[in-house]
Amino acid sequence: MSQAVTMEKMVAFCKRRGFVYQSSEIYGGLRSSYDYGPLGVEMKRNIKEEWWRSTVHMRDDVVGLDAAIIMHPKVWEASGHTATFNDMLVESRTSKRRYRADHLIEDATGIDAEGLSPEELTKIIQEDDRVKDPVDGGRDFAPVRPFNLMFETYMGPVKSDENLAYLRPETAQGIFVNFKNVTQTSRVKVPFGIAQQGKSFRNEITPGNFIFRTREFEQMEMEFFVEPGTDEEWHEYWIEERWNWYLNLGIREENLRRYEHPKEKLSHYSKRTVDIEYNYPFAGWSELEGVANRTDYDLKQHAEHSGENLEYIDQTTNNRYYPYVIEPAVGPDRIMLAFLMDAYTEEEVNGEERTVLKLHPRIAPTKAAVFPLSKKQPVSTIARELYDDLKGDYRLFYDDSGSIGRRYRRQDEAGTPFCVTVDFDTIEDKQVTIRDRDTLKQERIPIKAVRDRLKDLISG
Ligand SMILES: Nc1ncnc2c1ncn2[C@@H]1O[C@H](COP(=O)(O)OP(=O)(O)OP(=O)(O)O)[C@@H](O)[C@H]1O
Repeated sequence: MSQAVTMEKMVAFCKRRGFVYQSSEIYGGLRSSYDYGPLGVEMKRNIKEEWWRSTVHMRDDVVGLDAAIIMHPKVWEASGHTATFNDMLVESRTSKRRYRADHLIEDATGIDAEGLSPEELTKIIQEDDRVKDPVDGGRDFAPVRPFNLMFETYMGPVKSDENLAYLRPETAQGIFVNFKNVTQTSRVKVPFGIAQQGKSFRNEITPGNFIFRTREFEQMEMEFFVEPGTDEEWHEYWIEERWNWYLNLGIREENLRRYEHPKEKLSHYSKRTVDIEYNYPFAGWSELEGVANRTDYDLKQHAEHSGENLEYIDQTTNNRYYPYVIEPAVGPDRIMLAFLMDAYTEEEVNGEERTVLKLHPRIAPTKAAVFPLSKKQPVSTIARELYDDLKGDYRLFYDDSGSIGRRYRRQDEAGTPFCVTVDFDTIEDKQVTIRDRDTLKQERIPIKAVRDRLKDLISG
């Protein structure tokens, strides 16, 4: 079953089937950078599309935004990133390797070290001899120091401090700095949200676990602006919404849980944060998504640093206030890994082993495959016509090579939920067979009914 799939197996599978490749592989690969292949790019687009559809299109109270990756450096001063977006770095003097101090301690001792100060971390590392350099077992570490995770770059031809800029470490700030623009140019009224998807960059000290933690990744964030005093209720609402999103897309509930951040470890802007965690086989329970109550922190900070009044004016009561913000924030790369892990299944069917990705049809890279039983006419012509007719609706795959059994197995591995076969009887009865990936059941329906039937099946 999927629980048993190891990371090694998943990485090999993703490469073999064209989901994910190591970046720059022909040059030996770039650590922690990955490229999405033909199936992977379709799957990731589907994840982003599903999020956008449910978060923006299906709602009357959320609008979208696409802000630039490189923003004014003052944004990051105001948000607190320049001063506090740090991880705790420790260097082993023997191997010269660098580690995240909290992770090093947690892995060796089980002590929860997240959020501790450099001094506290240094003390534990020096005093607890269970903490060793994983590479050479050494215990000679330099003092722990904060390391800022923002990627630096320079705007224009001169590499000077004045031209220093950053690649955004989160998409959220692009939303906050556009709060006034959006309220003035669209007819939103509190409570409402602004959603954004796009690349973020963090110079993680120890990236790893495949696409779980990389230095360049995508985020999908939505800032939901509410009246102060209603924030706690809205927070609960969004935790519930996001939880159900995963369930509706087929994630097994036993692999999800909520994690309440302890008060003393909350980020500087947060009143309360609840993570939705997934039980990744390689790492155990880990953050999939965070749902934070960011209060009015960001808007007030930007108002102070920019000199702009960013208050919201309620047109009916003429009340002015800084809204509180509820933020569900997640990365599609991390979601994709959870979906893949959850869906990967090795099972026996009629005495034969098969590998199948039991992905929800909305997430599956290819929605359906069309197979002519024979390459000869008119079977192949009928199949081709059906394929051409449907391919504008969604990603479809045409396959006329190899035995039908082999073609099914290829699609099972790719997670394709439906296979439509045109056979010799089709010539007479104008009907085709649709085979279901999971139940293996086959139904015979008129060619004319295929479009509507697939539409029903895919929307699940
Ligand atoms: N380096 C990364 N690679 C891939 N996805 C990421 C990365 N960092 C964050 N994300 C995604 O963005 C979401 C929101 O970011 P957030 O700042 O809350 O993460 P975080 O708490 O720093 O994550 P972690 O504790 O795992 O580093 C995360 O829940 C995750 O899905």
